[in-house]
Amino acid sequence: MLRMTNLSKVYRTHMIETHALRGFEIAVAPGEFVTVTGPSGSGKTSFLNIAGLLEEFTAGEYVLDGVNVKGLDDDARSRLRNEKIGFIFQGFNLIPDLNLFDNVDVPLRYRGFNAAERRERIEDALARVGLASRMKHYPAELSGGQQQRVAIARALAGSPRLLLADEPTGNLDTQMARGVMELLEQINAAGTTILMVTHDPELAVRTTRNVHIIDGQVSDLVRKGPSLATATATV
Ligand SMILES: Nc1ncnc2c1ncn2[C@@H]1O[C@H](COP(=O)(O)OP(=O)(O)OP(=O)(O)O)[C@@H](O)[C@H]1O
Repeated sequence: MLRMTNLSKVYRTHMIETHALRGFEIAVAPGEFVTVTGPSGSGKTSFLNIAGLLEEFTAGEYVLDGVNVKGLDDDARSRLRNEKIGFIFQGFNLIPDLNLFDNVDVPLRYRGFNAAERRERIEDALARVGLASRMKHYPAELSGGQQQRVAIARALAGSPRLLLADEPTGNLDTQMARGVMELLEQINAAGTTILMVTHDPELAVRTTRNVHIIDGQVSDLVRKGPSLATATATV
């Protein structure tokens, strides 16, 4: 689904260089549900934003669903992003003045679907997240967990191959977080690849893979943990 090779991201502000990612390597197969963990400032959001073509990288290679991202101009990047990727954010990012139907419609308007096609997609997506009966409601009339479900519906309506979620349960209480996680697991089981940044260790162990980032690099400490322990035990 995606492969990054020797990728780096350097932010330059006020003459200061911050190396958010360095020698970053990852390959994610279609159908995986990968959680991304790591300390604050380690590069998780930078990784997700680059994966989602929201930010450019400084050096290295990134191939998304067979497309080498490096040579693409802004239009081609936007097209690729709209077609392949759905986003979910910690703060839901719904538009308060639009009802749920119109919120889910926002990204579809960029995709060239006609009105009938859009309506079908919106109704399907809201039904998938259990909110079909609330289409005329506004975000403020919903709980946090329901608002995140609308954001998930908005991300799904365009049938993305890849869903990127940055702390999607970070603003939710435990029960609502569990509900959102179960929904993401259903979406993954139906074939969508998911990358999810989380600080919640319980969520991190539920998925098919956890990638731990430290200082802008994928740390293999987590993966090597058990074998290191075994090695120590046998010395
Ligand atoms: N726009 C920016 N300009 C300058 N530096 C930035 C910018 N965005 C991120 N950084 C820096 O890049 C590094 C990685 O940031 P990033 O947001 O990717 O970390 P993170 O792991 O997502 O952190 P957190 O868990 O706190 O959200 C940090 O040192 C951060 O200060």
